[in-house]
Amino acid sequence: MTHTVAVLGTGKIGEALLSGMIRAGWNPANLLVTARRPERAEELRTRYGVDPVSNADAAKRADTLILAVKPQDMGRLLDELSPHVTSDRLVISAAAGIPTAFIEERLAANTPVVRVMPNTPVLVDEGMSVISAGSHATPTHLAHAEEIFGGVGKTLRVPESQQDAATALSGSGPAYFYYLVEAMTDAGILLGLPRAQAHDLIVQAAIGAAVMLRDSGEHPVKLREAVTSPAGTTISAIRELENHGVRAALIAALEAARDRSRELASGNG
Ligand SMILES: NC(=O)C1=CN([C@@H]2O[C@H](COP(=O)(O)OP(=O)(O)OC[C@H]3O[C@@H](n4cnc5c(N)ncnc54)[C@H](O)[C@@H]3O)[C@@H](O)[C@H]2O)C=CC1
Ligand SMILES: O=C(O)[C@@H]1CCC=N1
Repeated sequence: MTHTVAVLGTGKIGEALLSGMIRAGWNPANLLVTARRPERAEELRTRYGVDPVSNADAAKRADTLILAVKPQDMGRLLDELSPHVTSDRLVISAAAGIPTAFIEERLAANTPVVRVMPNTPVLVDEGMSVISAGSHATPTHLAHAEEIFGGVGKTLRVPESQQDAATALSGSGPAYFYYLVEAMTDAGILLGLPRAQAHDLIVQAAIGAAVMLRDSGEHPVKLREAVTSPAGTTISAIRELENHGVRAALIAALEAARDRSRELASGNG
């Protein structure tokens, strides 16, 4: 069956997903987008060859609606959509924190809802999208969501109770790595390297480490031990990381992200 998919709210993650779907082979004729500003709608038409429509028309024309507005805008969007969304539609929400029940209770009875937490590396087909079924979503609906998000990276099904944790880990995760790269580039400057070189060295170290983590099958501790020579340089750095409580800071940071996701659950956090 050929699906028509609408992305409602094409900001950073909505556009990243849209571009990925087109790369994955979706025909732009089967994709619709909605945007708040007309200039933005035209930009998306020019860039991707997709039809910008109103939220109401998206609900009428598409069988699959991907809601990619901020959690705080979700209530208003659902009020706008509810007269037009029939229960033969699949509604996929990418919003942090918003439970499927929040969406179900604002739409027609029995509307299937799937909650997905993607991340921005969908832009380079290395996304991680964590998927949960709402109370009316069937295995077929989950498989359809996996087909969409699997085209731009990996997918994982989890119970909805784990979505706030997944948001803290993989949804926000890329930001932590960018932050580390930024900080380590600053360290390179302190050590006297030109900024561009410092950036390149640390980015390649990150890519090498990421590929080894993914492909070697080794535990991260083993990989770190292989770098850490007796009385060498790495252990001096690790001692400083431990002295500064970096491990505890990361645990606290992800706990804060999980807590914020929970706070957003009301949709007006
Ligand atoms: N940025 C990220 O890495 C990720 C974001 N998300 C989730 O995706 C959602 C969007 O986040 P971002 O893309 O970062 O925010 P954003 O602010 O870049 O995008 C939201 C877009 O929705 C539009 N919008 C708001 N109300 C609308 C309406 N009624 N009709 C049509 N368009 C409307 C806004 O104009 C904006 O372009 C959030 O719920 C967030 O939790 C999920 C995973 C990762
Ligand atoms: O920061 C946020 O709220 C969104 C959700 C996960 C990544 N970005």
